Amino acid sequence: MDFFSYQNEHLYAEQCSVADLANTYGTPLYVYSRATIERHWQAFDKAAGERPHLICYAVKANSNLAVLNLMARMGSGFDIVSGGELARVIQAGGDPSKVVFSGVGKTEQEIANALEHGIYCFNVESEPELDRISKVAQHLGKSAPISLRINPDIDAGTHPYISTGLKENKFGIAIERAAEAYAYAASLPGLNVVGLDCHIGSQLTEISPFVEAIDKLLALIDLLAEQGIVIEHLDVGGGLGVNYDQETPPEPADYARALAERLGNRQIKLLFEPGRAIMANAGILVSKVEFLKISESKNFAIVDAAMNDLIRPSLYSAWQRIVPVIKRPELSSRSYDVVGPICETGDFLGKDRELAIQADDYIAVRSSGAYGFTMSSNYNSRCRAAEVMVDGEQAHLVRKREELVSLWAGEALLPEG
Ligand SMILES: Cc1ncc(COP(=O)(O)O)c(C=O)c1O
Ligand SMILES: N[C@@H](CCCC[NH3+])C(=O)O
Repeated sequence: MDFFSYQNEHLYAEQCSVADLANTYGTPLYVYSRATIERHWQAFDKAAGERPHLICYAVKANSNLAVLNLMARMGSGFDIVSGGELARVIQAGGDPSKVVFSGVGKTEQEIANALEHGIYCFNVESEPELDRISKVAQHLGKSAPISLRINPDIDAGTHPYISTGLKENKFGIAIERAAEAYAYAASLPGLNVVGLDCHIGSQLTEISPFVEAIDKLLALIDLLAEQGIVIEHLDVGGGLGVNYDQETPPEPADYARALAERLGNRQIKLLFEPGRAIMANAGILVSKVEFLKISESKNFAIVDAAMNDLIRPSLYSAWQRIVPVIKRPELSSRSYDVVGPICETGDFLGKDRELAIQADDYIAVRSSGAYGFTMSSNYNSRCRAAEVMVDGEQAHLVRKREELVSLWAGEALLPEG
């Protein structure tokens, strides 16, 4: 459930007219709904129930400071994958002691910084990374809490680029080698083994791959207990899908219930790392129609947002709903490829979309709150979009539109001659 809806043919974000927002702040414009973000986060928190748990919002989905700050106010933890994300969390008022640090390539500096800030846990993805964390922790005279990210070899049934739990993926440690890797971790100085982690992919629309994974991980936890290694928390990662088109992903409550059934009365703390499930449908990307290019073979709606603003359609052939910001019943609809101005054939936001629009109208790409702005770039020297967060009748600019000078900030000319 989200708080974007039509009132008298006008699209609203909560009580704000999206056309008014576009007129005020310009386009392309990301618009987020505070009420939707809070509702989705709380759905997870509630779903986890009485069992000790921590929701570690996956910062990569949307790392705007205002978004992170809302999470922090609700008591959220955070899943980070870089020193930059940790800095953002801290800048936004997040609590480092509720941070888990994932990712396959943590640098010594990132590890040291995370240790100095006293993060909750490192999700370690390989033996060489164990060596590195051990070395840095000893150097700092600290003990690093660690989980191993175990790859359970499960087909999450999702797009190959966003599936992470198969043997051939770069992530985690193969489950067959898990016991050995844990024994190694336990033998290293400066490490404190506390957890078990997995993340099998993103945009999962079925419960069964999660359940399959948890069954394998619980068997591993029992095996580790026999070796004297006690696992205090199980981090089940993110990955819960959302409705972009016809998908009917499980609700957080159904997902959590399925996990709880498998866990029975085990006393283990659960960590969740949702990103998309909280943010995707809490945001839209608003764009203006520049030109309609009509021909016998194909119609194009050329809009002012492009693959640099929202890369998911180009990168994954992802389908996101495109709707008019003001419906025009007086116009007849046509089928359009909705494309941006970038010089790439792959620069499209949607193909074969039936729309009743004319030049200068606004359109909105729905479900753009996750992996939208965070994956945007300056390709074709385009300034990145502004971001607005609505809260009831109020709108707050939470990121100014990028200015031209920032496009070459940090660049330098060669000396003359
Ligand atoms: C380790 C890790 N945790 C959490 C997430 C968040 O995933 P999602 O947005 O699918 O919930 C990701 C991204 O897929 C990830 O790589
Ligand atoms: N960025 C991807 C998902 C990958 C998640 C990162 N582990 C998307 O837009 O769907």
